[in-house]
Amino acid sequence: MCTAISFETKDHYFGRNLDLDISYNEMVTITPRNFHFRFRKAQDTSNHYALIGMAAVIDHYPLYYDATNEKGLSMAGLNFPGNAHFHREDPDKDNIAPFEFIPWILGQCETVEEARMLLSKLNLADIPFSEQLPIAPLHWMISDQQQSIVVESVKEGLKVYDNLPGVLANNPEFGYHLFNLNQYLSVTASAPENRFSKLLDLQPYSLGMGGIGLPGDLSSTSRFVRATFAKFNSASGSSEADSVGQFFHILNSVAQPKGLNALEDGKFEYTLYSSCCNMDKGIYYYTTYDNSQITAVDMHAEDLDSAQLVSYPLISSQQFRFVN
Ligand SMILES: C[C@H](CCC(=O)NCCS(=O)(=O)O)[C@H]1CC[C@H]2[C@@H]3CC[C@@H]4C[C@H](O)CC[C@]4(C)[C@H]3C[C@H](O)[C@]12C
Repeated sequence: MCTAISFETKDHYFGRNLDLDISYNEMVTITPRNFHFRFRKAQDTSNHYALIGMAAVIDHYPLYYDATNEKGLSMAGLNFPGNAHFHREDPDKDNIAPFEFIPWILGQCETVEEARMLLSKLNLADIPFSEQLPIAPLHWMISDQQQSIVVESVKEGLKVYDNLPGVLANNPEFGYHLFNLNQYLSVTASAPENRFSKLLDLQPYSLGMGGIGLPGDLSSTSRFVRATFAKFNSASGSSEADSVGQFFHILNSVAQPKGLNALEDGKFEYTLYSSCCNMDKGIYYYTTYDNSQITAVDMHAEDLDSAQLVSYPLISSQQFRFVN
């Protein structure tokens, strides 16, 4: 499972938890403007916006899980098994493979509005990266500094949803998650009032009771509700340290500790990494399951006019700060 959010203080932030039991050796990867992007069914390009994000680089191709471009436009792919459906090539559309979708949008668009224009003539085609890497059943959140949308390619075609919460989790289809928020109408960050009965003397006996009813489990629908509640009630300072810190606290409220989400064959799904990208500054912050210290990579510290990918392996062992 995964959860993605957008977040605003003085600057704008975009990031996600990646929950999985295996890693593909992903690294923080910067794609500079002149890197040659080959598209299977569309025009190649060596002149596009620069990208920073998490990617598995295979055969010199950055397979992005999530990324932000130099204008701040950001995208994340999250699992959508059973519902994701990619279509046969359509001669009247731009045919883009699911693994090309992030470079295709972020390479060309500055805003969500520009992305919507490309989406109106897009067909996500059922083209795998390779035999070893079949199509991943994903859906995507796309955000700029003003708004978010969700893109789901399903049997009926490509669906684009406005995403007012600025949150995405996994199954089922996005419309369900939006409607499901109505269920939690009465949940509050403040102390609850006695609306049960005036005839009974009922009082809160502890702080935090306004949140009773929020789902505490790790299912996709519950994580969506919890992340939305955390994001909308969150009180953050506006400095970079406050904002990035708060962003990770929100993601932590839906993170998965090892062991609590069991798969068959004795494996567990857990939060491999959490990311938070400052969309305005192009700085990608992350923590990993085994390293809670925040590591940062700044895209503007690289030569963005080059043609070579730059990848930083994840620092994934705990950095203890001894004081004696
Ligand atoms: C598994 C992850 C989603 C995590 C998630 O949502 N877990 C919820 C589980 S549950 O739904 O709750 O049960 C997704 C997110 C992005 C994906 C990569 C995208 C590039 C590339 C595309 C190729 O085609 C296949 C290999 C490839 C490296 C992909 C591997 C894998 O698919 C990645 C990591």
